[in-house]
Amino acid sequence: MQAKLALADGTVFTGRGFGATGETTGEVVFNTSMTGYQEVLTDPSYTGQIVTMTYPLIGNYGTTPDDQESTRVQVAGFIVRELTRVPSNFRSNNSLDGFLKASNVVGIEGIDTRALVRRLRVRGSMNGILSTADLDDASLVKKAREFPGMEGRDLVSEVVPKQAFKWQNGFGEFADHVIPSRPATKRVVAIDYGMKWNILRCLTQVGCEVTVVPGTATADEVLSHNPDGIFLSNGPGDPAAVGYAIDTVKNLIGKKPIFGICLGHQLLGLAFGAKTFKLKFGHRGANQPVRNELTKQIEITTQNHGFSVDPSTLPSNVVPTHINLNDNTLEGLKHTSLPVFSVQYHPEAAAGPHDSSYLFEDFRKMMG
Ligand SMILES: NC(=O)CC[C@H](N)C(=O)O
Repeated sequence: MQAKLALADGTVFTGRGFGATGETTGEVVFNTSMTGYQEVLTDPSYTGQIVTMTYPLIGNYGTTPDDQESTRVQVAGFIVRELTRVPSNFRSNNSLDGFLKASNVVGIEGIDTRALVRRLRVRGSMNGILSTADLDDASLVKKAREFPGMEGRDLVSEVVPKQAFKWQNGFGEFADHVIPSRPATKRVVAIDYGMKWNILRCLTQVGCEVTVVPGTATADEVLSHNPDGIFLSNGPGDPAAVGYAIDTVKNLIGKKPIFGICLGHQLLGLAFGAKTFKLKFGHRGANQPVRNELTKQIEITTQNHGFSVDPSTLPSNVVPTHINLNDNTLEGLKHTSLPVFSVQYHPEAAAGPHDSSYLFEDFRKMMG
């Protein structure tokens, strides 16, 4: 079935539809991971985004319930150069095509993803529409231009869990070598703004008993669980638009040890009085080089973000700890006297390298 992808700049790509039929709008972004498409698809931070993979052949190993990063597919749409027809893996119980169909998410294959990504790199992330229903170029471009975009949008409220719950699972025997499992000795409240489950597995793995609370929780609600430490999760949209979450973080600083990842890092920066801005085309992939400013070591990291904390706006008692070596943007910060730190990238990987898994150990040590 024919499908079209139209960008707000007027470019139209024609390919074949896969997954569900229909029409979807979103910010078109690219991910440079060679593997990990299921983790990308189910990462709630991609809410409102149509994701294209730069790796040309996607779907090789199918999909499996074990690789979910949340309950469902979260991307608005999916773009690949070539969809694997015959997936093969002992863990797989569905094809990528079947997985997207079951999730009612539209995909397109057979377009020149290299040309698309070059356009996004030169002009910046762009709004777009993916459709198997409307194939009229002018009408599609008009609809792409009407999409409101990411800036100023609170998408967290669309993906937070309805209520608090306990998380019980570590890696299991399949990945126990990455972080050896320890008995739970610390109590952590993880504030869920659209959390990737591998973060919860990592926290459990290093010996934390984790209670997950919705990202709309107040500081009093968080503290009522009497945690040893507080974790701030990743999540979708513009961090500056989530005022209620920034207020909560402000009221938690100084009360308990805090560790933030991605949106959690941005909210922490905003709570400290710093500013965030939108990157030209963001960082999404499993091969982003980061320098740890404390050890001077280089970590290859997994990333997925479109916004960034401006380090020049940090107060003097908050210092940069990690820098992205592709564009020198801020990748981590810590308070000089309080037990508070965060990273912009994803130490839980899923998928990606495990260079940064030490941060979960650091958090556990910080709790005493
Ligand atoms: N993965 C995340 O937490 C993303 C944070 C934020 N939504 C951004 O795009 O920058």
